Amino acid sequence: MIDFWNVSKRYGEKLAVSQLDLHIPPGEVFAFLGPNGAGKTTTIRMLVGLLRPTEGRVSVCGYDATGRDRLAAQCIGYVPDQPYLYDKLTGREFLEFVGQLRGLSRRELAARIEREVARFEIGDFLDELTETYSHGMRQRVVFAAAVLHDPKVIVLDEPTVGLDPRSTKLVKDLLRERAAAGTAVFMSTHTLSIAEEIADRIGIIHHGKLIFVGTVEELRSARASDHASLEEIFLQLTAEERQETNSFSSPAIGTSVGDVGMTSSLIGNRERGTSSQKESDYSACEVTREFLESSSQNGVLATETRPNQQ
Ligand SMILES: Nc1ncnc2c1ncn2[C@@H]1O[C@H](COP(=O)(O)OP(=O)(O)OP(=O)(O)O)[C@@H](O)[C@H]1O
Repeated sequence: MIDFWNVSKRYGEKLAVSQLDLHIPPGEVFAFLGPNGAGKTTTIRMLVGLLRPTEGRVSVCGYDATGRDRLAAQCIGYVPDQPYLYDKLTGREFLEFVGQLRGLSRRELAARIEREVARFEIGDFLDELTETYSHGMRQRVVFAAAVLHDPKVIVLDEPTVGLDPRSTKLVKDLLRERAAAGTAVFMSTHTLSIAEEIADRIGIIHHGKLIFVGTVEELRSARASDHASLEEIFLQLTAEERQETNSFSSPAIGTSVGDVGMTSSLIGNRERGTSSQKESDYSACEVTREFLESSSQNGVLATETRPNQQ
């Protein structure tokens, strides 16, 4: 359902993701773990078609994700790391807008919105302008928008940051429920307890290299650490990799680690911009809008439906 075929991504001389070969079947919850700067967001942005790999191929639901194929984007529900909503719309207007882009009929859309209102308990504030929402309220509406069209793949970048325990539980339940119905879930997280609780498999990326993929039990037995927590093993593993990388002798990481730091040659490597800004400096607004544009029925937001932005 989600396939990375030998995917690498460079930003100038910086190798952010190296030869990633990873396959997620339908119905699996996959948690993508790694320290800061490991390559998680870069991987996710390639998966949702916002970044093009330097090498390799990414496919989603059998469609090419790297060529901004509209059918690939249509089969994805994406929750970026920053929950962006159009400030001058109410939450309901935002959901209606997204539902229209997804091609839902008026009747379907009304029913789906009610379904998500009940699931995410957003009815109390849905008719207020989103500029008045707290982070958690925004996040819940963004979740509702992402699953409105019953996507076959759900991609989430740090989904539970800023959510209260009840909302976190709603999200965990949603992901397990969707997976049981055959949806593939790809989620990056630093919250290892959540990964341990809901993921069928985990992947650990470090310095752009996938250093482990499998179940938490497989990780424990590979490390002969039957009673260690995922957190303990994760910290050990990434600390070992750091030492080995520093001494230039890591067999797990190999010789292709391009961790040479950022240089001014990165200037001009931003794919969809003209400035020397980092790609990751895209505002959440741009990321969300770009994704919605690429997945809309017409490939672009129709002028008449584009909300007024501030
Ligand atoms: N536009 C860019 N230009 C240059 N380097 C970049 C750019 N975007 C990311 N990087 C670098 O690529 C590497 C991977 O970054 P990425 O954002 O994918 O990591 P991450 O695992 O999501 O980190 P975090 O957990 O901190 O969000 C980092 O070394 C980062 O500095």
